[in-house]
Amino acid sequence: MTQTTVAYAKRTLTTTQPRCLNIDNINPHIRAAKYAVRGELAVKAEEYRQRLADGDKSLPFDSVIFANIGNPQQLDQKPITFFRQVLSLVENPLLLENPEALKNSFGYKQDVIDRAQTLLANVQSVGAYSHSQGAPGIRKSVAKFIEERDGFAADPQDLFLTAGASSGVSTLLNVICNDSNAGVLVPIPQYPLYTATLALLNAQCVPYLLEEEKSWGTNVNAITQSIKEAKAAGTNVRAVVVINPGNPTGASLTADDIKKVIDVAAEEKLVVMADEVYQTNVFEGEFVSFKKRLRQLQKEQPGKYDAVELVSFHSTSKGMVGECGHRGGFFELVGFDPQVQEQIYKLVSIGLCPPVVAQCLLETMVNPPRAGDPSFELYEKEYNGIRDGLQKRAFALYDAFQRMEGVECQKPQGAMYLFPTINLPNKAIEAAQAEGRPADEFYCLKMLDATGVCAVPGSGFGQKEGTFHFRTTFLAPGTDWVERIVKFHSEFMNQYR
Ligand SMILES: Cc1ncc(COP(=O)(O)O)c(C=O)c1O
Repeated sequence: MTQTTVAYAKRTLTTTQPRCLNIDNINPHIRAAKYAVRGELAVKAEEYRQRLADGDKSLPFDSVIFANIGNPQQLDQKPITFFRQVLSLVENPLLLENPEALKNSFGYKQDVIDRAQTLLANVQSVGAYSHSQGAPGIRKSVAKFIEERDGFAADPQDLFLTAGASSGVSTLLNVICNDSNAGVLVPIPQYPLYTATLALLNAQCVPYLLEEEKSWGTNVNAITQSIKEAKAAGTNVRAVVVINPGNPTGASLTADDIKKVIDVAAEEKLVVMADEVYQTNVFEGEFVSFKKRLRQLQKEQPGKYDAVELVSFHSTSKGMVGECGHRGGFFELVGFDPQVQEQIYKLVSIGLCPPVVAQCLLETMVNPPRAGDPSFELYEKEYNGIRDGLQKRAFALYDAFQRMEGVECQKPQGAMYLFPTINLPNKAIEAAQAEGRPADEFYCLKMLDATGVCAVPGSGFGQKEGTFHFRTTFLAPGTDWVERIVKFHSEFMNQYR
């Protein structure tokens, strides 16, 4: 069954009269697209959640844990106070007429009030459309953030604010994929936004395998080999996607790894799409942006890297912000032909503008309270609390995986996920085959049915032939759900041994 029919399985037509649209005559590329993180398992998990809410006592668990998607505030994460206080004022500027009440009754600090006033001066009203690239004053703040992060200037004209990183990725893939032979290199395993969007565009996904045995590292030889094979098959390889830190793997690229990818891009004339939405979710080493590395290389070897085209994506959804429901983000273009950039502008202008409240949120993310500001102390406490909590949970989950028979997991490095290998017994693989499912999907369904924990099978992200994985976030609070997985796993192994 496809994901769509599962999601709507309970609904049937009320009349048999033929419709203009039926499942066989809609855009076939929509039917072809797959997006496992919101697929069959997530739909079933939501049904279980509803049954529990309705008082159903027949299930073997008393809560559903949505470990299928990096959605921090659906679980435990509280929004950061400074962000929400500012947003409350831009949404309802009438409150600004009584600053004393805001301060004395609600604990708002003067910097919150000042920020809301500055943002309103920039956007006029959050109910008004903004510039299609995003409000110019907010883009200036983003440019300053990039400059502070990288040590190299950014131009607000090269910044496009977006409704989450997803819409930016879709914009760029729409521009890059000029016909059905156009190919984009995508890491495997990958966040399925890329394969799904390429399917929608009827373009070619050119997979390159990450190296699990080397902590899910990016091997440039795998990229060049994939380019060779794709070219031989007639594909016009136009771009390379790098997710850094990785989803689902959590792996971070070193400055040297990044250089190797940029070298290939320069040699092969590929656009680099750097998905950097997890740039602050890093446990080991430090995040190096593609933009920074590219500028360093351009400085070190004048001329060689001048024509590299780079687009980097960032978001308000991840990190310690976790405001994915607000749909904020941006992308930065580097080295693009101005005429192409004009067309990108036209494309985004067809959608008018990114959500204006999300633009304000983005501004607070890139320009948070600094030491000495009235809101700084609380902001820092909340930010660090979220960061430390995520790290603690990541390692607690990793420790649990170490205890599970036949499960191998790389040490947590970043992002919001663990992606262990599961060495499944042959009997389990045969039972899955009998149901017409990949074995890891079979395993995840059994896990959901037994524990209420919703994970995503590795087949939803792509994986090396013959290997099985699953991905869970480590966002859920407490350890009870982790113990549920451990117990389920042991029973599953005993059943199929
Ligand atoms: C690697 C990666 N890129 C992009 C996105 C999309 O994020 P956004 O909410 O900003 O659209 C996600 C979401 O999980 C992601 O994991």
